[in-house]
Amino acid sequence: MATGLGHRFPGTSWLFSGLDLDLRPGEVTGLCGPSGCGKSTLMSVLAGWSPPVEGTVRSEGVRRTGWIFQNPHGVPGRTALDHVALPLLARGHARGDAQERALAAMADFHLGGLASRPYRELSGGEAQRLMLARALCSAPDLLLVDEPTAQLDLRTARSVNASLGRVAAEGAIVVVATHDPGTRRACTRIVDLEEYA
Ligand SMILES: Nc1ncnc2c1ncn2[C@@H]1O[C@H](COP(=O)(O)OP(=O)(O)OP(=O)(O)O)[C@@H](O)[C@H]1O
Repeated sequence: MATGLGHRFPGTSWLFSGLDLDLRPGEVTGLCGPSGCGKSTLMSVLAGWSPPVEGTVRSEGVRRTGWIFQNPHGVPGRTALDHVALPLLARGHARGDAQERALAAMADFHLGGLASRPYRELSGGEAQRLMLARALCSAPDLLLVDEPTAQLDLRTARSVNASLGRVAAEGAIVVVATHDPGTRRACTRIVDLEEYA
């Protein structure tokens, strides 16, 4: 999917260079390396948001890209269920069907009891899991996830890590930036950006 990638910002040294990535549907690729080494930057290059300074990203087969941020943002007054059902409604599902699918995805992430809660009342971990439930319903071809367990307790982190594989099993290419050994274990492969510095 990416060949000879290299990126730097004007006036700074290379963050990474000579990076080849063969990303496949069904796999979870973990991006590791110290803070500031360029994990988020690489994800933004893979998403097509920032053109790489060197190399090419081929995105055939990637029609829908999802991004889950480290501190997810939702619409404060809309319910948790609205957030998960919206992408289904946007894809043409009838309201009842969209809500049923959204509730099933939320139950998978232990969010079943929070369906009618406004987003502003969710904890950080609940919001993170809500975004993963939404990603599952959005059926992205490429899902980029930035440090999903950074603010979660161990039990919730385990369920989030397991769910990365579930999104991949639905046919997505999943790329996750992480410092968490638990998330590393959930990955099909690890790319250590320090090796490309
Ligand atoms: N638009 C920009 N202009 C200049 N420098 C930038 C820009 N965006 C990021 N950087 C710098 O590029 C480096 C890599 O940032 P990036 O966010 O990709 O690192 P990271 O590996 O994801 O870090 P962390 O683990 O802390 O999230 C950092 O030194 C950052 O300050």
